[in-house]
Amino acid sequence: MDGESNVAISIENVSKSYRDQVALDGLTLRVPEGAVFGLLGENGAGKTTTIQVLLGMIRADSGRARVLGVDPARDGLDVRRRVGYVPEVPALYDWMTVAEIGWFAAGFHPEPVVGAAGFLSRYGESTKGFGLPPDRKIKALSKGMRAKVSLSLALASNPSLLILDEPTSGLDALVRREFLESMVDLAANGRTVFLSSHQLGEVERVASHVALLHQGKLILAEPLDELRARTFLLAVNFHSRDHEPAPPASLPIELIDASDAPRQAHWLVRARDRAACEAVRNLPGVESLRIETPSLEDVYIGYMRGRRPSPPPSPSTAHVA
Ligand SMILES: Nc1ncnc2c1ncn2[C@@H]1O[C@H](COP(=O)(O)OP(=O)(O)OP(=O)(O)O)[C@@H](O)[C@H]1O
Repeated sequence: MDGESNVAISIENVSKSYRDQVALDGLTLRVPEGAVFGLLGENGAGKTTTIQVLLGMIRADSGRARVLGVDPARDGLDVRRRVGYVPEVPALYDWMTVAEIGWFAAGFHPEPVVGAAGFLSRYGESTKGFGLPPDRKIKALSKGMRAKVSLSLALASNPSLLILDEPTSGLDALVRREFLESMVDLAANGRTVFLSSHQLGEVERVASHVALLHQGKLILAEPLDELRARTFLLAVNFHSRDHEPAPPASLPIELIDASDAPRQAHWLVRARDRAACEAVRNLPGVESLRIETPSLEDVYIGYMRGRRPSPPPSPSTAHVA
């Protein structure tokens, strides 16, 4: 360890480019132990690249990372042995059955801490819980069933840190819900879960922390409770169409995003507390004010709207967050 005893993952100023395509641009992030940490961002934001750097699967151009105190650029194998990893597209041996792949993977966990027997019994329990037929070949499984095998393999080593890249993308709604709730249970038992996702509603339900990436840069990273306590959606009605486009700089409110309709504005803002937002009520021309707590999706869209590239992506390439 290097003095970061309560930090499961630390990323310091990490940059990574593929030729002239910047994937990560000076990313700095800390994931506390015991967190369920949701990494959010649009397609191509750099989520998978972050995960690949953390697992030592690719090397950053600059900066450094530590995963459970280990440098993945130097000891990637050690990191991969200690971390449960569920990739976006699980790479599984197609010709093995569900049971066989468990036996195969157990062979990589002979150490007494985990033990092949412990691995196999946990894998068996998990696959049974998911209703996976032990004798069915991987190639005959649906996408969602493969995802469940991959997750069962990751959980079987009883890792203190789970890293999941879009873990629920192939799962139906019920299993997604169960799966994410099991992540909360893991965190309650002191484990750390780091997951990338487009499912904002789900992340909001389970995450203790969220980070927002945009074009390889960090937009925000904080405990979800804090984000909820400091972000407000103000629905402001004005007496006339001719009104202020944003809160004046004199107010202790930071505007994230504004949308306008005749005589009405919606301002997504950061503020110390609700009382700070109340000051908007006294601005000239304001008829009424409603202060709401935005959903994570509102916050995500608010932060992203101003950053959207021009021209916007066509519907065929846009990802539904
Ligand atoms: N092997 C590669 N070669 C070239 N460019 C790459 C490679 N991998 C990623 N990139 C680029 O790096 C950027 C970040 O990609 P990354 O896969 O990390 O994004 P992401 O946030 O995981 O996206 P998604 O949500 O679509 O999975 C993108 O512009 C992508 O095109």
